[in-house]
Amino acid sequence: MAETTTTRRRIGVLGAGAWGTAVAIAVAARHDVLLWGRNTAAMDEMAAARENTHYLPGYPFPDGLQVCTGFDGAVEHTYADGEGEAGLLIAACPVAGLRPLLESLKGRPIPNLVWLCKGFEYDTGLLPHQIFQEVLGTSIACGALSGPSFAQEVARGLPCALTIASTSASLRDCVVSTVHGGNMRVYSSDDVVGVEVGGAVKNVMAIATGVADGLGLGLNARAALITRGLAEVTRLGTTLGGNVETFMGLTGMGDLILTCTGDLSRNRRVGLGLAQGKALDTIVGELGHVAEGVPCAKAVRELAARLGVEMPISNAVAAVLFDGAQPQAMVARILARDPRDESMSAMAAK
Ligand SMILES: NC(=O)c1ccc[n+]([C@@H]2O[C@H](COP(=O)([O-])OP(=O)(O)OC[C@H]3O[C@@H](n4cnc5c(N)ncnc54)[C@H](O)[C@@H]3O)[C@@H](O)[C@H]2O)c1
Ligand SMILES: O=P(O)(O)OC[C@H](O)CO
Repeated sequence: MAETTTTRRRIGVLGAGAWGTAVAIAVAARHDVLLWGRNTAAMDEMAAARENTHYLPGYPFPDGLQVCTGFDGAVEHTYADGEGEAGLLIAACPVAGLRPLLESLKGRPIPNLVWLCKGFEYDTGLLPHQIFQEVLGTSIACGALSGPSFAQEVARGLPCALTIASTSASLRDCVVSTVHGGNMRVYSSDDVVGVEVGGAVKNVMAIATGVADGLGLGLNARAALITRGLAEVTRLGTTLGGNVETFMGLTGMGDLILTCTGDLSRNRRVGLGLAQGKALDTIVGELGHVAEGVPCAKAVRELAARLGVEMPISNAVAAVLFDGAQPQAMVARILARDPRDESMSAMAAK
């Protein structure tokens, strides 16, 4: 197990949206952090205001956080020098930005890297670790940092527990020894597939729960949706090679509960908007942030069809988002399904 006394490290956060900024604020209490974003004018503004007024207003930057407009500088900041060990690169963009971001890292030394995004790639249906392998291969120590975590609460320093998933023990130790501490707990897992599938599909379930709550279907319906949503996450995740236990943990049930019930969730708010009859474009425009459940619903529908995994709630969300189906009709369709066995073996089976 990793030593959890903090070694001061140099951290480069690549991506300055809500989550990248919150993580940068959280770790800057104990480390030297450079926060890089691709919009130079916005970064200059952030440097002057010492706050991300666009994506995370109201959370002033601590002294350990410096804003950076040079991509090279943020990456090289994490390189080991004569005095210290290698630092940590944090890819903090949405899934759609991960491939281009990693392409920019090609040919450079990368000491340790984690990504924070949750979803399947829209066009390919790939998980983030598969995108990483396609672009940068398998020899770099890397992993997914995931779990129930709203940016605003992390930026406020409220307690939070995350999981670092990696097949590299040294990367897991690096992330635990860097991020764990204070009000942040970091657990370890070597089940990268399980952790990533949990983080991806919960976003689709949060849209479904937002729809149900927006239609006024009640708390019983909400609990049923979350529980049967967990069954869907588990079925897809185990089919893809994840461990069934992972879906009972922070990145499975934990993140599902948070995102389905917390009004800070962008995905839940998409569902609430759909229930009000708003067009998807309008909802996404009003949100001003990424809602990963939207592209993910399409990727999940295609993946589940290809693999023969039964995912009625995900399919209903995709039908509302992309086929013009009415939310009420989808609820009726789910309720009309034949009864099922609820045993664990049935949950983890296709
Ligand atoms: N916000 C949260 O509470 C939270 C918590 C945990 C995980 N996440 C996940 O983190 C990811 C990012 O979410 P967010 O909340 O920061 O989104 P956001 O909408 O607040 O910001 C997205 C940021 O990514 C940047 N970006 C997009 N493509 C990029 C690219 N190719 N290179 C560099 N930057 C790029 C945008 O410019 C923007 O600054 C998502 O996958 C989300 O599911 C978010
Ligand atoms: O706001 P959401 O719906 O993208 O959820 C944010 C985090 O993933 C919650 O863990």
